[in-house]
Amino acid sequence: MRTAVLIEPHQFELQDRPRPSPGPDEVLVAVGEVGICGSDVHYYEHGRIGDIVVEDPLVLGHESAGTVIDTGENVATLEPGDRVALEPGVPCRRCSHCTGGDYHLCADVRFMATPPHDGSFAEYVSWPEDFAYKLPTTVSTTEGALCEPLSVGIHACRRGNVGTGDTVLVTGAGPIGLMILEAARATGATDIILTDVVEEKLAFARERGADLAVNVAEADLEAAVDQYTDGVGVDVVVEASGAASSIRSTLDAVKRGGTVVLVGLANEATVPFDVLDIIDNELDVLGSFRYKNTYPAAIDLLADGVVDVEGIVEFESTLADIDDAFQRAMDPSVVKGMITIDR
Ligand SMILES: NC(=O)C1=CN([C@@H]2O[C@H](COP(=O)(O)OP(=O)(O)OC[C@H]3O[C@@H](n4cnc5c(N)ncnc54)[C@H](O)[C@@H]3O)[C@@H](O)[C@H]2O)C=CC1
Ligand SMILES: CC(=O)[C@H](N)C(=O)O
Repeated sequence: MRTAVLIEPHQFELQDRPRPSPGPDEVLVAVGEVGICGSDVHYYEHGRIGDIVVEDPLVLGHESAGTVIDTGENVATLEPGDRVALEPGVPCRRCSHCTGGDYHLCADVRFMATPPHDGSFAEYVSWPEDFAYKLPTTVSTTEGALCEPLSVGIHACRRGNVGTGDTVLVTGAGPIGLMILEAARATGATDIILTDVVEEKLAFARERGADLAVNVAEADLEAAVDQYTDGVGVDVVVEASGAASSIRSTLDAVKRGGTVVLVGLANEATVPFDVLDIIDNELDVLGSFRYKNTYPAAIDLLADGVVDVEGIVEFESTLADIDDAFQRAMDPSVVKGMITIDR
């Protein structure tokens, strides 16, 4: 099968690899669509994300969906022809986190496209049945692939307990920020403010329904939030840029007793945070790591037309043109590119 392998930064090689066979509990999936995630682009550009280094050739891609073409002997819920979204992190199922329900925190998770585990920029992937979710006919394969970033948004909103009528600030209008916007709206938030430093991203966020979009390279966030909320502050801030200045600014925008959810991964290991602010204002400051049990909700939201994920896709490319696609994805004004796995 054709497989796009990152052999060194800025260089993919299209290799012919043996097609996998499904294990007893697995389905063999003909991959259809794979989203290019910011983490794929980071590995492509730098060969590492923080301490996680690409030591050996790696197959990138973890936002994927396709069609089942074969099933292992124990598979009962899926059959050839079913279209499925693939949840990319498969945990050990045995540790205390897994048995306690927090499987996303399993230390032995096998997460696609995270060294040393290969991802899905390939014609076929064999994947556990219970991490492959059947798509209804009304949900496209592209939407199935984008259940992954949507899941990050759903989990962040669940972490922040975003509620009906809430005012939510999302810092960073990349794909993750935009998916948080979708999830927050679906959860009942009525006022959603987005920030960014790239004007095209803000214009896009406005088109997609942000009630206010603030360019924090030019305007003062605290003043903008004060004006919007009559000096009260927002109920929940979800930080989705990873920029240190943005992480710090979350405390200036949240109301007393409010919640800050940190999703964006900072380049710096430490970011100064005013702990007195957190104590005096009784803030909940929470981390949000990937997601758990979100795929069924993501698929239902898509089937019911409550969220739009396809609208963030700005270009589609193919395995053969994957280098060009990644060059394009590096443009800071581009939100999301998809790779169609053509055969
Ligand atoms: N915690 C988790 O489970 C996950 C975390 N992430 C992280 O979430 C973050 C967002 O992911 P993507 O949307 O894919 O990244 P992205 O890089 O495409 O988007 C980040 C956006 O933040 C904007 N930005 C930069 N500086 C800013 C500032 N000072 N204030 C406001 N916006 C600013 C950028 O212009 C860009 O539009 C990244 O740090 C990523 O690593 C992504 C997936 C899962
Ligand atoms: C940080 C990422 O973008 C990636 N989706 C991951 O969860 O590791």
